Amino acid sequence: MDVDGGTAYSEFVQQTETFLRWFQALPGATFHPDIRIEDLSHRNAGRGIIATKDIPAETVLFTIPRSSILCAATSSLPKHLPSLFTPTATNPQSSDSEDESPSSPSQDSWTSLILILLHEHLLGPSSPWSAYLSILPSHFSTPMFWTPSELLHLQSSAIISKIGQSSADTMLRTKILPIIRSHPSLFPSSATLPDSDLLALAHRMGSAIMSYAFDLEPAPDSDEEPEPDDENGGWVEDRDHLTPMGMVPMADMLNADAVFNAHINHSEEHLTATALRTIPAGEEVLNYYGPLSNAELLRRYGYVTPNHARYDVVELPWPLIERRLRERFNVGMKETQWAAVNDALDEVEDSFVLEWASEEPDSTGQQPDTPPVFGGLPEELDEQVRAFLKAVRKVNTLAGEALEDKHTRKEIYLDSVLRALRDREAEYATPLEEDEQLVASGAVEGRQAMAVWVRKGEKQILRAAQKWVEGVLEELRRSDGPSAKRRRH
Ligand SMILES: C[S@@+](CC[C@H](N)C(=O)[O-])C[C@H]1O[C@@H](n2cnc3c(N)ncnc32)[C@H](O)[C@@H]1O
Repeated sequence: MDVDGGTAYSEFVQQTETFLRWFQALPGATFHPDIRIEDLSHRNAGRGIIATKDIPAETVLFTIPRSSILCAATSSLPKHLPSLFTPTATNPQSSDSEDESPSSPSQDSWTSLILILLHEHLLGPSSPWSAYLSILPSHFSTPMFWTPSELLHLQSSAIISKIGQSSADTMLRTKILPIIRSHPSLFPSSATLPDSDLLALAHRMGSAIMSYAFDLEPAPDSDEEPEPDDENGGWVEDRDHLTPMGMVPMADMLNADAVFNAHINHSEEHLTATALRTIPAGEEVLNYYGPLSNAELLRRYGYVTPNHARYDVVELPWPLIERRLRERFNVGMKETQWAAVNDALDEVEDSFVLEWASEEPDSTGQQPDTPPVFGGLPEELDEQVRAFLKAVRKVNTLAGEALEDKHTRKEIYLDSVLRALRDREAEYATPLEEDEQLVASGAVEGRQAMAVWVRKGEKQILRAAQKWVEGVLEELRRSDGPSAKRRRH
């Protein structure tokens, strides 16, 4: 992330101080004297919060009053445009409406928050959140903002197809710009901005939401404390586009990792950041975004970390497996028969996700010492290949005879998957060893380094999966199954 977007250092520090003063003046806010907001831009981490003295476990690090959360319940925008904001537990519909577009469709949680952020941002110093908004980044390192040559470093990662630049563009053009254009007084100075500038500003707000906003659950209506593992204490990470979202000043000053030491808890009136274990002086206070792969971390937040590599995944597309399966029966199989095989398959999964067998961090935010292992192929892949082979048996009596043997079926399955795994690895432009060398030598930096981490993680799973399949195949071929006996005759 480029937090200051080129802002001079002194301005960066000044903005931090203004934000902290604003935060501490909020009724009900607290900020522990032994923590400090620090400039971590030298390691591309923007601002972060550091312990200045040893902090005991369970210390409350800071308290955020719910009234300071920027969301549909607190911004003035929904009061002016109530028909656009679906009433929810946290957003009771206002009756003093000045809405001039009663027929406008209501917005989802993303577009609502984009409009709110644009409204508050364009209000400038008259927004109650201006000190907070001024420290939000204006530039992002998410792949949406990468150049085509930077994207090439991601090679064949499936992340490329998930960036969604053009769908975001379409959404902003169709759902955001028309509302701003028809209510210029609610978005001060927007009338002077051409569509291209307004679109860029809306993209910036969308990206800030992606990497800063929390999914906002209704406040608990009893004084019961949420369970510690209750989906981040009621602030869930699943972006389902329906849960209301909010920007939570100070909670979003925390950087995050898969080894972490703090947690955000919620109660009816406020949110609190609490130390999960002793945080030694000088250590960064870290939150947790969930068991995300580095690819997903990069897509949503614009960074990667070695600790997230244990949650890496790689996609194995079905066409690669199907091609290798077909090769086993090509002799004597006509296209019409293949069409019949396809028709016989009910629902075909397009691709299968391979991952490490990895545990979640413990309740103090720590990971097991042991490296993750590859635990096996996904059950759904096994089922889809079984259904495929069953269909082949039906349409091809010659192949059908051999396929009656369970051993043969398993061998065909594993051998085809192994070849598909090799094919998938070959789709990447460089070998795994080269990426490992690049990371170890520190020869790459910035976006290229992040891309190398992503593709290296994916190739490592492909390698581990190949090794795993080779082991099972070897075992199978060694075993004295019925097919082995038949082959000897
Ligand atoms: C919620 S904000 C955290 C505060 C942020 N550093 C700032 O200066 O405003 C999330 C963003 O911080 C950065 N970030 C969070 N954790 C990080 C980490 N472990 N390493 C590098 N950057 C990190 C990423 O740019 C991410 O999109």
